[in-house]
Amino acid sequence: MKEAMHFLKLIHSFSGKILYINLFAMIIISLFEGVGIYLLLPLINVTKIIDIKIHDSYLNRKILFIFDSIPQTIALTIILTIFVFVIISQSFFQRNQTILNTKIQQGFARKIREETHKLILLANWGFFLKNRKSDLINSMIMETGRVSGGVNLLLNFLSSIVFTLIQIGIACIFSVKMTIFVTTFGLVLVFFLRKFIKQNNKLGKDNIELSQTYMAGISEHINGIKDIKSNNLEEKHISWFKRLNEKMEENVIRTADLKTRTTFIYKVVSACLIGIFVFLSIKLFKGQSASLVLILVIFSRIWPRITGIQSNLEQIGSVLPSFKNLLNLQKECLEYREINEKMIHDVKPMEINKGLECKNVYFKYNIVEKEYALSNVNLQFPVNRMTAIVGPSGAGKSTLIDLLMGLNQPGRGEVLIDGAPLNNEIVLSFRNSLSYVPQDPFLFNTTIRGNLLLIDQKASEEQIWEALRFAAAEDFVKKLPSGLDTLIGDRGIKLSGGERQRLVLARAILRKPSILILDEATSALDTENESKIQEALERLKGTMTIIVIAHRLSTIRNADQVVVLNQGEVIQQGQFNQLAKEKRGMFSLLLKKQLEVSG
Ligand SMILES: Nc1ncnc2c1ncn2[C@@H]1O[C@H](COP(=O)(O)OP(=O)(O)OP(=O)(O)O)[C@@H](O)[C@H]1O
Repeated sequence: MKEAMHFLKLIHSFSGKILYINLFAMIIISLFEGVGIYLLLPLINVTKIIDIKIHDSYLNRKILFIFDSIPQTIALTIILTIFVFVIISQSFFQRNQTILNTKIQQGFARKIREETHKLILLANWGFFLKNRKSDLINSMIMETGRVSGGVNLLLNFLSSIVFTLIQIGIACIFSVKMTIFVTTFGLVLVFFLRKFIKQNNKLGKDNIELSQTYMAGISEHINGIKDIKSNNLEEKHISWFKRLNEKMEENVIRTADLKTRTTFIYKVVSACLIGIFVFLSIKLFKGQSASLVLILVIFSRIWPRITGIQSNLEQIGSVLPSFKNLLNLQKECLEYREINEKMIHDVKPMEINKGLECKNVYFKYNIVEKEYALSNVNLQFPVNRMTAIVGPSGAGKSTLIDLLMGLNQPGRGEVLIDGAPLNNEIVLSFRNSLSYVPQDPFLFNTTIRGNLLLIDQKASEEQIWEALRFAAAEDFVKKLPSGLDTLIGDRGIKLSGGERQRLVLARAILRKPSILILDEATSALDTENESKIQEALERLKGTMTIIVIAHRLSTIRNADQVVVLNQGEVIQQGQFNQLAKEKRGMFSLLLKKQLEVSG
């Protein structure tokens, strides 16, 4: 209930006065509809198909007697003209109200999508470590879709309430007793069938879980298709997918079962009630034709409305979990917020004069865990010097880089830029002054030029080729049939791993950063291209701060300092040759192993 109110409040705050115009239109439509249907009574009366004698009724005294004093043809013309006018007006309002409804629904859907998307992008790295990517995609696609459908349901629900109230009011003019009777039965039924709303709510929650699992499964299967194929895992994944689909199908059938069950109950009750009323009115109250017509008219008007309210409530019940899911996601994004919207505009790169420093840095991914991913790290990264970070797998090299980029914050200790703490206020301009090339380079599904210009829209043709030359990518780009305008496919799939790495490197250089961070950035390159990049880095030395994570130790021979990490701790630090001489140190061990492997 709380969520339903929140949902309504949000729609209200978003749509403002359009919501009231919408409600007003609903009232008018309902009035026209009521008048249109009840015009049948004077019509029947005038044509004398049935002799309607509504004794003592307000309507008879006020309206029907008017037609008694007018000749039949004129009365008929007047009634039919009113009838046509009413139907045309109702259709006119109905059309405009439907457009208004769509505007409210689409506007709200757009707002909730944009808001959630923005909050996700402004969240910090911890948020992305905590949440599955596929769950976020599911929320952005499936849940926003359901919520947008929910807006429609809520508007329908409001309109059902308004329509019902007006229909009840009009029906009261004919017979208060009969109207109270029908309405009371309807409300009693809504009360007893409220458990179905809860069941729908539960089905809605199951639906979210199933759709999250579906989204996660699909993205894993598509992303891991190479592994699946090369390891003969098709059968396993196909049967997993089949089981999941069976569950989803079951859920949809259960929803339909629930929905039709309530409709069935309403129909049964309505048939029984009509039977009982007609019987009582004929046998006990010696009812006349007018009572029978009234029973049928009032029933046909009010009962579907009450059924509509119940059905709306059930459907809203199944949509509310999606709304809650989005609200929780937005709340979580706010808890993990890194930057606000104002900060992302016109970010100027920061000038770094002395360098970066890690001071007594401790970090762990999970607070409840005992083990630290990094502990007591004290390091200096002097400006315009090259620092290489090495160590066995899992030593904490990437974790250290994430901390240096301000993606994660140390649990204890500080990361300092020119002696000042790296906090949210400076993090954007700091990141604007660095370029990062990750292990698995990401490229957008556009042209090579498009991917490069993403970093610097204003880069000239000459600057682009210079960056490509630096990254040893000039030759292969020139050989492509469309050169810079070649489309490289989803995540750059049409390129080899090494080509992708070289393009991302070129993109990083195009920014002319003051800090260049390479995380295994040359791991997919052959020796020839790697040595070209080595030479280029050599040329860059002294002009920017370079931090390199490298497994191939031959590539860091010329680094100004080498940092050796093991199990999250700095165990050695110094120049390449100096560390290589420390025979018992981890560095010479790593060197020895690599020499053995390369034979
Ligand atoms: N998102 C995460 N959640 C929990 N633990 C993590 C996460 N990422 C890394 N770790 C853990 O932190 C430790 C350091 O990982 P990190 O990725 O920094 O190592 P690395 O030295 O870069 O390894 P590699 O050379 O294999 O890339 C490892 O024990 C790893 O299991």
